[in-house]
Amino acid sequence: MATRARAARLATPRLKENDAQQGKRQRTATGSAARPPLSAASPQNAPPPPPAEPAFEFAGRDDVDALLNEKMKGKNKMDYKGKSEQMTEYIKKLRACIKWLLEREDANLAEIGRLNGQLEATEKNHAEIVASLESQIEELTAIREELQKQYASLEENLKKVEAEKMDSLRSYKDEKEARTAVESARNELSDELNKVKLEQKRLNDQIKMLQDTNKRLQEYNTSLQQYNSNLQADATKNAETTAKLQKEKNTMVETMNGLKDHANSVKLQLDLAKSSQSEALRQKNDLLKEVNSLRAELQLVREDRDHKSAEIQSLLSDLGMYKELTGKSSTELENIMIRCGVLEESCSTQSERIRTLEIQLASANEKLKRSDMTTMETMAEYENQKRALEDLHFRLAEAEQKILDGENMRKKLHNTILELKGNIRVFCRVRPLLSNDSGAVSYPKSGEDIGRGVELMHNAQAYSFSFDRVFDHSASQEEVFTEISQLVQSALDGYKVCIFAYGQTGSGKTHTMMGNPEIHEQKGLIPRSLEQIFETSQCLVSQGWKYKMQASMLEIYNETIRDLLATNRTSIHEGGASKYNIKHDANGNTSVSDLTVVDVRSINEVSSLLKRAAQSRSVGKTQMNEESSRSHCVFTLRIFGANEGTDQQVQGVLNLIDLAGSERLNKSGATGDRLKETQAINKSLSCLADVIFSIAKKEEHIPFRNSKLTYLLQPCLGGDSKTLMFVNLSPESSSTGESICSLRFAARVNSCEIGVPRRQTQMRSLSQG
Ligand SMILES: Nc1ncnc2c1ncn2[C@@H]1O[C@H](COP(=O)(O)OP(=O)(O)OP(=O)(O)O)[C@@H](O)[C@H]1O
Repeated sequence: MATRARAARLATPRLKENDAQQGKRQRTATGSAARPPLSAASPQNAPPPPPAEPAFEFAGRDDVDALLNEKMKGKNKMDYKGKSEQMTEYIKKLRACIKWLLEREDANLAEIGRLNGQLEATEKNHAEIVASLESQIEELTAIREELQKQYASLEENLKKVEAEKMDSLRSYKDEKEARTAVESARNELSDELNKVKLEQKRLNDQIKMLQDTNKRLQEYNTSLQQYNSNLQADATKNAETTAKLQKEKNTMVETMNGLKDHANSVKLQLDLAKSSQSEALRQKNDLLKEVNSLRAELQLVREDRDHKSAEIQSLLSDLGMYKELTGKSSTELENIMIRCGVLEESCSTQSERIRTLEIQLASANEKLKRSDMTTMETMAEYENQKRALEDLHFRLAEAEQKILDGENMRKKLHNTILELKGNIRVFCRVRPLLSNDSGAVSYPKSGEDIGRGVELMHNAQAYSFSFDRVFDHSASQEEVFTEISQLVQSALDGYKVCIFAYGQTGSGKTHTMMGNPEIHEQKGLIPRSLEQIFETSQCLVSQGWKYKMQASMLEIYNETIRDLLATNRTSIHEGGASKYNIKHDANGNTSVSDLTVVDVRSINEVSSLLKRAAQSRSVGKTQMNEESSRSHCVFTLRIFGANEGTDQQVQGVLNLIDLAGSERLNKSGATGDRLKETQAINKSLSCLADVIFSIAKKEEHIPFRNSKLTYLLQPCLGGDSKTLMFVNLSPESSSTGESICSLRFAARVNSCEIGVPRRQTQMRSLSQG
């Protein structure tokens, strides 16, 4: 009904307009000039009427009102004729008016019919528009509801994402803390690892040292066995001890091998743990990177979502506006629908992306967990290794103790043997051929003299000699040192030790005693002995021993002593009568007045001393050797040891002597000063021989004072020292005469019994008292 009334309201102004237009049309069609005025009927102005009825035109209601108000006027009251004509005219007008009114009514009716049709059509159209708008409104309401739902779900998602974000932040914080903890644990682990490495290095060094000791033990054991074969009388007792030692040594070797294997396996495990730890850390870093990138992506998605939310908001406000302006075109609605579709699509993409991100985050967390577990495993493994290492330490300490016991046993045995034997030991060393000479020296290939025998061919005659040990031309400096290392060790134990090299010029005495201290392989006995003494004294610190060492070095040239360590050059060569007097005290300790004695604390200090001394040595040329030593060179190291734990004190001496070359005068071709030198050398060497043979014969008077060399070495040769002589040989056939002389002298020395070596040791309280 309301719609209809509105349609009627809308239709009324249009009808009036039509009416007005109709009237206008009629007026335009007739024209005011063409239309006769109502007064045209007046007979005075009008031409005589045509026979036909005059046409009256009505323009509208005014004309009709004018007609109805028209009054009959006659010339007078009685002018009926005029009145009747006027009346007739009036009736005609009335008829025309009625006709016009009828026509007008028909037209109005037709117009009303048309208008009613139009109204109905308009109403129908209006109803259709209203229905479509209603359906559109319903649709929009549904869309709005749907959008509201989506908005609610988006809001929910947003809350979820926010909550997840908070969770992620929390987990990131936790993770950061865990990472810091893991990093600090890792740092601790690496510190521990470094410590373990250092410890392992130390242990390896110890193992190496133990191996060296063991090797020396082994080699020494071989030599002991050789000795044992010579000592038939004590064979049973020594064999038992040696067997025991051998057994202990085998146990030690086994323990050491086990320890070595264990150390290797621990090292391997450590390497593995280290690599797995670094792998875990690398994985963790990757994961952290991944998590960071996921977070960045999440942030982007969130921003995108926020942007979309803002868009939805603006769309909703658009929708509100749209609702107000329902008359707006449906294309806008379509656009909105399209945008809604796009929005939905983007929402679903975002949801998908969020899901993917969630999956990635979950997998990242899983990986992180795994990496944490790996770290835990590494820690557990590290703990195991630490325990294994501690166990190893314990076993090593046990092994060290065993070795120490074995070492003590060996010392005892060694000294027992030497005491039983009581003679000077002699080693022979043959240097390599230096010319194209075929050589005159050979060695027994079988029998008990292998390694101990040497044979020379001279004037088609074979000369055989055997010594405690024979080194052929191929023997290295290290091999030679290994054989004498135990003797050097005795100096630390408080013995007087004397090692000297005897032989003709150029036979390799200096090479054997000094060698080239700068090149490891060519180092001779002096630098190697000092290295060993310093190393061993360091090791003995753990057993409470503290050592003080003093070195001196002199040469005896033409029966004159020269101080090789003097810093003042003139004092080296000016040996006045009062200078360099040799004195022996009641304890058999020797001192040389004014001789430079240097406290040495490290091998480096000794090396520089050796260099200084080498530069000071008298070197002269002979026909036999380009750089022939024309003097006896005596290096002396005094060792003072004190054990705070046991209050024991020891005092050992190590004398290392490079004798001047022994050569017969006719062979050396010496004249003048060189002849004097050679004579002095030969004299002192024959004095040495005299002393040794006198001791061997147990003569009452031993001619120590016949030469500076023998007087200097009196405490060492007198019986309570351990003495070793190297007889050096030149293998050339041209040297066989000299070689046989040297070998004969050495053989005589070897057969001499000079006494029993005594250890110089005392308790602190005694010495203090
Ligand atoms: N075992 C060896 N291996 C290699 N070369 C050696 C060996 N022994 C000696 N020589 C070399 O032989 C030469 C002579 O040696 P060295 O100077 O040691 O003899 P020496 O007996 O000390 O002589 P001198 O009595 O005249 O001083 C040197 O060049 C040395 O390098």
